[in-house]
Amino acid sequence: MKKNIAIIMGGYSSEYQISLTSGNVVYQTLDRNKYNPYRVHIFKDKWVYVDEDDMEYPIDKNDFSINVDSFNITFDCVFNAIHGSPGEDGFMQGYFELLGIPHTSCPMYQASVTFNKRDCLSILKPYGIKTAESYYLNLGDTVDESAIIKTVGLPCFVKANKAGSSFGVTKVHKKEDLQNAINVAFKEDDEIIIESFLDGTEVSVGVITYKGETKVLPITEIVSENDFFDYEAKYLGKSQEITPARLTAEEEIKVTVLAKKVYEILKLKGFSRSEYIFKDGEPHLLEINTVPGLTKESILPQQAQVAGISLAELFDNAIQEALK
Ligand SMILES: Nc1ncnc2c1ncn2[C@@H]1O[C@H](COP(=O)(O)OP(=O)(O)OP(=O)(O)O)[C@@H](O)[C@H]1O
Ligand SMILES: C[C@@H](N)C(=O)O
Ligand SMILES: [Mg+2]
Ligand SMILES: [Mg+2]
Repeated sequence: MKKNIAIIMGGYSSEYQISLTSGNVVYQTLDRNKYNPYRVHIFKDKWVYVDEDDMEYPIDKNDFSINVDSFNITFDCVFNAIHGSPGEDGFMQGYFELLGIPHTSCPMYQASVTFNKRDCLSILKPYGIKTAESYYLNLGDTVDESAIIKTVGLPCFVKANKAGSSFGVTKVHKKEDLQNAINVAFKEDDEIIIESFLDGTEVSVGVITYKGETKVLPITEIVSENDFFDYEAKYLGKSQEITPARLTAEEEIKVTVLAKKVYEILKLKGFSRSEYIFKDGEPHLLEINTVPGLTKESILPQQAQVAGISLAELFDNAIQEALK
């Protein structure tokens, strides 16, 4: 019997457009001999199945089913392609876990923790994992610019704590630009993390569960034409993504071992892409994405391809792991 797969995409954050692209790649790629894929849009004002003719059918939130031409359709598995809330921060995971519907991403707690940059880094620090110096702000806190600069120096990175695709991220070079960067970050989230500038080679490391084992994919080096790996560099071609990264053998081993350790400490499952910057020869962790971009240009699919894993195999494996 072919399995019914709901590919959830969209979401409530600024990343919804990227998610729709990722979700549609999954939709186009899944093997029709094995699966019946359904595109499901998750937006604040509607949860709907969208058919080939773009007709929309509401999702029954009681059991995540749909009714099409008087037939009730339920799903064997959910393929999660929502970047940001509610797909990457644990909400959808918790909902599907309560309903008993398998899904392709990591469990609820792991998603909540990893999507919160501050909490994720704090959990990992006692394991000896290196990070930037940081300063936290919540909406409504007094902004003490001198204290911030004393802690993190200049330039520094002002980032929304729970966001992605570089929305709400600014590199600040001058004290007078700090407040504006804080305002930009608060547009994405009510929490901010301000970090010291890690000046070095940036790499992105895909770690996935593949055929029952934790697998580190070939590492990607990020070379941005812009000041950092911002939205334009990511999605509008203003960067080079070099896989495998031009690392020394020692650097490659260090970051491979570290990325696998992070995946295992946090008990992650499914896809992940963690990011590191080398400083004084040591990889410093920036953040972890548990619903990484899945467009053809995205990093994780490129890494899989270099590892000899086609997109169809990558997605098929994710579903098979979820169904175990
Ligand atoms: N402390 C730092 N030092 C140097 N560069 C940084 C630092 N923090 C962030 N950056 C730069 O900003 C980019 C975006 O930051 P980050 O990865 O934390 O945000 P994101 O929005 O979660 O990204 P993603 O699209 O990967 O989800 C990084 O890829 C890196 O180029
Ligand atoms: C989609 C984006 N947050 C990524 O990590 O690829
Ligand atoms: Mg991210
Ligand atoms: Mg990132």
